[in-house]
Amino acid sequence: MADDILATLETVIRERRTGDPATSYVAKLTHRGRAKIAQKLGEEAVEAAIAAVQDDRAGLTGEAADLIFHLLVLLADMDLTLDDVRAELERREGVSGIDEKAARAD
Ligand SMILES: N=c1c2ncn([C@@H]3O[C@H](COP(=O)(O)OP(=O)(O)OP(=O)(O)O)[C@@H](O)[C@H]3O)c2ncn1[C@@H]1O[C@H](COP(=O)(O)O)[C@@H](O)[C@H]1O
Repeated sequence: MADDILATLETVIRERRTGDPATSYVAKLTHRGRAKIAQKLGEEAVEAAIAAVQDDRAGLTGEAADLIFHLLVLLADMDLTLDDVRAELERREGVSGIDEKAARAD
């Protein structure tokens, strides 16, 4: 179920990117440029963090949706897809974050 809405949203975002900024938020944000999309993503991340610190479960749910939506808009702007992200997560599967950090050169 969750996977379906993400795939659907990704398709809709790709379709709307070149739409009318007067009627589409995706088109409007895309038109404002990558730096603006990235700024929005950062703002939504901070709002999600604040909701969590405030123990606001409903708030975090809404902010998480905003965060994921804006991440998808940014990925589309970079011509990246959820499949690219899935591939990276699959590459990491089973590798402990503790072990990965210890193996880093820096
Ligand atoms: N999931 C979302 C979604 N989540 C959040 N938002 C919008 O993200 C915006 C964030 O609000 P803000 O006040 O932070 O942004 P802002 O008004 O640009 O503020 P400034 O940065 O200009 O100050 C709001 O307008 C929300 O409605 C979304 N807009 C669209 N979608 C999905 O994207 C689809 C396509 O949307 P359109 O491109 O608008 O047709 C929709 O059918 C939805 O499924």
